[in-house]
Amino acid sequence: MALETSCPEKNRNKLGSANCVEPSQIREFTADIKPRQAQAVCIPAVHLHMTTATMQVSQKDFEKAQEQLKLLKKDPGNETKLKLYALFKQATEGPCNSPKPGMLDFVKKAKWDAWNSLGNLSQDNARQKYTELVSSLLSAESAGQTKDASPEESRHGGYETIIVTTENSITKIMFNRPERKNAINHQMYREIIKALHQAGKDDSTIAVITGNGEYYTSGNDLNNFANVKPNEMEKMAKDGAELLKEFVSSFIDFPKPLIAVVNGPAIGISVTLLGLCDIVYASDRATFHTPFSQLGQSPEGCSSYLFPKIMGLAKANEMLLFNKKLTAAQACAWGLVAEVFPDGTFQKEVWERLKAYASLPKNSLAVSKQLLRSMEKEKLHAVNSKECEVLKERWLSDECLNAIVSFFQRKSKL
Ligand SMILES: CCC/C=C/C(=O)SCCNC(=O)CCNC(=O)[C@H](O)C(C)(C)COP(=O)([O-])OP(=O)([O-])OC[C@H]1O[C@@H](n2cnc3c(N)ncnc32)[C@H](O)[C@@H]1OP(=O)([O-])[O-]
Repeated sequence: MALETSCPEKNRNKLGSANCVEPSQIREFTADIKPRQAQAVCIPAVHLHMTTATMQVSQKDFEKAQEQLKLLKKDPGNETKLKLYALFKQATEGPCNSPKPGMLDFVKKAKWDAWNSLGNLSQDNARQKYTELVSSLLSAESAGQTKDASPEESRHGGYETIIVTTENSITKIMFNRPERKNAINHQMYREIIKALHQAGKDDSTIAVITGNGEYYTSGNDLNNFANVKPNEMEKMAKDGAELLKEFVSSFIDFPKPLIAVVNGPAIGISVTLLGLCDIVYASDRATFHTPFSQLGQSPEGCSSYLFPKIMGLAKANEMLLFNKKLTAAQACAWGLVAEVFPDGTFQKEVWERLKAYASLPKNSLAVSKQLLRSMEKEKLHAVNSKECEVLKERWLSDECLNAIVSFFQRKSKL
């Protein structure tokens, strides 16, 4: 049963109300939709051969991944454990057919929900995703351990979705949901607000924001819109707008130099926030995409004001109205990025440079940064408020809800 995005009336009937998207409804619609990889019907023979080979490797890797998982030293958190559970069940038993546990059996229900949310994902695909997830957890942990070995670095506790460390007078805030392409869920928004607040007061000279793994971040986690009951849509929009306003404000008010180290593709709010960073460095693998109209939404992060100033109105319009995705080289030519580095040497070159910057006099850097920001601060807060007001309305629109349903149906991906 496919939901046609071009027909709001039809959607209204199927969803009960056009202004609500419940996960159960999304699952109902996605139940007979094939996983993304299986959607291409016209695959040349050579690719089919390669796909089969990949799947054989996946089966072997799947068994190895189960063993490797036991080597994890740190608890990956409940969200990841549920994901692992669901993928394992899907890989070994196929789609969830067991009866839904009662509302009060919270643990069983959470597990059932996670498994059931995979719909008809094939067992091969589930094995593949399970293997990739274990591998990303192990590499994140080993990256953490390498860092732990550095006597000068201290890791800040109390965060689950980001990693916050301080070393060489640099506080690094790293998006850390690599298995979700670092999508920003509500918890991550709150943790970043807290981390920026603390970094503004700690002993570091500069702060850096970056991503763990292949992506910088894929932007707002679309699941932020999914677990909402029909009568809670307005509250979701109101709370979401308030959280977003506070989140963006914490960038506007950040008192020290804030540098974005864009390690890979950046989408949505992670791109618009770059205008509020003091320098942006990018790997040549990075891309910059603000697909707001494609998602039925509107610009945030003060981009409606800052992007035209940074790149000129015509180019800002191409990005913010017409979803133009920029390469790192284009983003640099358009003034959003200060410098692009080859991916192979990106981390080494950037961190060497940042280490040198962080050895400059701390107070001088802070007052200069605040001076530069003070000229615009009031205006930026006003723009932020206005953008959040507009988004609050957008989140209740059919255009936005249809785009989100479409993503969960696996019909659309950027
Ligand atoms: C708040 C203010 C307004 C906000 C503005 C914005 O930021 S607008 C911008 C909003 N952003 C978007 O619209 C981006 C939507 N995302 C995409 O279009 C694609 O995921 C991709 C192109 C980023 C990567 O494609 P790929 O084929 O390389 O990888 P993959 O797709 O297999 O991803 C692995 C897993 O991560 C999941 N996941 C990833 N990102 C998100 C997300 N943002 N949300 C939820 N989930 C997300 C994905 O579903 C999958 O889960 P599964 O199936 O394993 O359960």
